[in-house]
Parts: sequence; C-alpha cells; structure tokens
Amino acid sequence: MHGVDDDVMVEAKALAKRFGEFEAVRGIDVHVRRGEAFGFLGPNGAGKSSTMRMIASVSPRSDGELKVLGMDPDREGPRIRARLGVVPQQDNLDTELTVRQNLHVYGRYFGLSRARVRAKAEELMEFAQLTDRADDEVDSLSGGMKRRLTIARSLVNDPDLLLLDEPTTGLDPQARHLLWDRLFRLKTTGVTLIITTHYMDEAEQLCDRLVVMDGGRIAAEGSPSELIARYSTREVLELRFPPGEQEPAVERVTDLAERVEVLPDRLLLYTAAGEAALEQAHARGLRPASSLVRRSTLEDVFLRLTGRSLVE
Ligand SMILES: Nc1ncnc2c1ncn2[C@@H]1O[C@H](COP(=O)(O)OP(=O)(O)OP(=O)(O)O)[C@@H](O)[C@H]1O
Repeated sequence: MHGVDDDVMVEAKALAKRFGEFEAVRGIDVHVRRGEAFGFLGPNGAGKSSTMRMIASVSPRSDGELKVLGMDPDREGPRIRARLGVVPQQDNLDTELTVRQNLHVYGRYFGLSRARVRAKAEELMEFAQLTDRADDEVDSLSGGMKRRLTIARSLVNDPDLLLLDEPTTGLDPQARHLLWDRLFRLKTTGVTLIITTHYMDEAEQLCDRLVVMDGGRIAAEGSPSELIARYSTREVLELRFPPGEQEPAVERVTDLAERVEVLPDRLLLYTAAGEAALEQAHARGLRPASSLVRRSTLEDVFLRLTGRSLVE
C-alpha cells in the first residue's frame, strides 16, 4: 500500500530512537518530497545516523511515526529496502573482488537478470568514472574511487530514494568535488537524495532543503539560503587580534554589528556591511592582526542556533 501522496518520500512525526536510557533522536518531524536533495546537518553524535538507519528500515523506531515511500518500516521493511539505495558511512565493498564484480554481485542480489546486470554495471561504472578501473580489485582503489563505487553499487536497483550517510568524510578536497559533481548529476535524473553531513559546505552545495540537528533535535529547517537569511546577516567580519588584545576589543566592537560572537581565536561581527564595520573599527584605533570580510554560511547559522561551532 502506498501513501495517499505519492510525492512524499519520507514522513516522520515525533520520531524517536532510544538506546537503553539514552535518547539519540528526541522526537523529530521530517518531510522529504520526491526529487529533492534533503540534508541532515549536524555535528558528530547529533543523531543523524540513527535517523538514517530508521529511514533505511534497518533500525526500528522507539517512538513516533515513520513512513518511507508510503510504507511502514516495521511492517514492510523488505519492500522499502528493495526500492532504496544506501551508502553507509563506512564502505562495505567486497575488497577482494574487482570493481565490475562488485556491481555484478550486488545486481544479482537484487534479482536482476544476467544481461541486465551486465548492462547496468557498465552504465554505473561510466557514471562513477571507473570504467578504466573495471578489472582492478577494490583494494587498489583510492578512497574517492571506493566511495564512487559504493554510490554506483547503491544505484544497481534504480532506487527511488538514495540515502547517503556522510558521503565525503575522510576524502581530500579534489575527491570530494568529484563526488559532489556525481551527486549533482544524480539529482538531475530525479532521484531523491537524503544526505547526512557535518560539512556545512557540502550541505550548502548539495541540499535543496535541510534540517540542522543537534543533540537529537531539529534546531531549524529550510533551504541553505533561507536559513542564512533567517539566522545570520549577509556578511561577517572576522577579526583576529594579537595575544591578549581580543578581550578588551570585544566591548569596543559590540555596537558595530548586529551580533558579535567571541571564539577562542577570533571575533565574528555579524553585519550587513563588513567593510564599513572594519573601517569603523580602524577609526576607533583597533589594530587587529588580520581581518576578513566574508559571506555568511551555514556554519554561522549553526553557531547562532547552538552557540557552538560545527567543526569543534
Ligand atoms: N547502537 C548504539 N548504542 C548506544 N548508543 C548509540 C548507538 N548508536 C548511536 N548511539 C549514540 O547515539 C548518539 C547519536 O549517534 P548517531 O550516530 O546517530 O549520531 P550522528 O549525528 O550520526 O554522528 P556520527 O556522525 O558520529 O555518526 C551518539 O551519542 C551515539 O553514541
């Protein structure tokens, strides 16, 4: 049985996950629509993976309601899983098999015909830019290639919904950009993506809509630009001072910005006009060791919402 609205891919209400006494997910509402790239952004331990595992229908919920592709994971787990693609946090490829063999094994697991498996594997290696590594063992691949293969493998069954748990953690910048590029391509084919990440740039790049998670709760929800507009200012002036000079500077800059955040190594002045604030700071005789005017990011949103930095 499908839900009333076929375009709702995931619907969670007051969804909770407990491990013994510990509540990892504390009653969250989530609504993911067909074709969107939806993100869970939050630091380690926020409850992102626990949520993903409930959506993947491999971990039962402790409380609340959950529908995935219109079905109840408790009763229809196998039917849901047949239509999902899952990219876990840790690659779980068959390392002693080749790239092509990995795709073949998985395709047969999903019950595809031999001819279909062969064609699909070639198509997916092309997509993952691994065709020239087809006959190489997984062990010989770089981290980025392994991730691309894991994603390719998750697409063997043409899933309606692809779940990616921290897809680029541990990759170097070049490998991350290549992977983002592939995920962009996937988005254009209409696959719904759900991504967990603690990288704000990843969330900004990939997600149409996201929730900021912290301590098992949702702190905010919206598109990256909506969240930035709602919780931050257009620009941020970052000031770094020589040792001992930051603390006395704080009260001399508070009226130069809508809000000032004091980090251990710098002050963040939230303002619509960073350069103007910097000029005023100079006019007041403040002499920062360095200064930087930049646009607000989701990192600023997270800091505003939680008082902590995502990268701590
Ligand atoms: N099987 C488990 N048993 C007990 N506690 C768990 C279990 N799985 C997760 N937790 C705890 O639940 C909290 C949320 O973990 P979860 O993995 O969902 O967070 P996360 O946001 O995905 O972070 P990470 O990126 O580190 O996976 C953490 O404090 C974690 O220690």
